[in-house]
Amino acid sequence: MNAEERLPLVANISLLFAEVPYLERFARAAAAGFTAVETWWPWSDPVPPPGGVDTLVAALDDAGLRLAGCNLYGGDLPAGERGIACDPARTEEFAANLDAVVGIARRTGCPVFNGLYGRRRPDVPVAEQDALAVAQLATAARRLGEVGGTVLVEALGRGLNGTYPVTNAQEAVAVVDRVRETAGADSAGFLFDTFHLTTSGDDLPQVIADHVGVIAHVQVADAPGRAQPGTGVVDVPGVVDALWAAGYRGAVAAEYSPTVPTEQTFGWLDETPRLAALTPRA
Ligand SMILES: O=C(O)C(=O)CO
Repeated sequence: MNAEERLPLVANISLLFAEVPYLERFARAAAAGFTAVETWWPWSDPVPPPGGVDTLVAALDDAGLRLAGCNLYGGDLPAGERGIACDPARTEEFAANLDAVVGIARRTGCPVFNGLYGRRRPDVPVAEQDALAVAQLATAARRLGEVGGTVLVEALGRGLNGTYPVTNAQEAVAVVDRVRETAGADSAGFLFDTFHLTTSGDDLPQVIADHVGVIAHVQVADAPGRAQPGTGVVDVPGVVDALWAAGYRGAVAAEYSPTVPTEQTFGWLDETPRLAALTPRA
């Protein structure tokens, strides 16, 4: 298969290469043969510490990697938070984070930014939370669109993420539609994640058939367990073929928690010729 017939492969360095400290994962990914990485928001605050973005850019440059995706600040992830877009108490954090994210987009050319919706607050009407999330994601879509970026909406597996309200493809695409309409721009898209969608009971080939036009990024992991493809029930090679056949031409990120050292988890790529091959450095 020619290089032009393959989809670009990306390593998610928040989950892959987690055997080593964060800044060492860039070199590991390059040594394994990746040419691009994506990351969850790398810092604990919405605004990077002084020099933080320089350090990120240097880590990418030193390893010869592109930044292919980045999450917006998601709140306190270890404590279970999953985004702040719908939370009226966090609008200043969202705005400050968005300024930083636009700066990262400018410096790195990163094309997609995952704007996690946020879990429900019990004390604020649902309609108010939804209106706020759509308005803030629309602002993100407009501002990122100006620098060549796209904001992503991700469904997270039902039952695994507390009161996170966007749990399947239909719900995520409905948010994308509202965000696009509000922004007056198409720089918002659906993040198709095989682990999360399977966990929520979605039929992946049907989701592709129904929604390929709004899929702006893909992440693969098996389910259950979120480990490397081949450890669960997801037919990752089949999904990648179906995406290609339906016309998807974006990136596919390996976003899983390896059950063995990361370098030993890439056997599934041999069964997935539609993805760019790894070319380890000598
Ligand atoms: O929190 C998660 O599980 C994610 O996939 C964030 O992008």
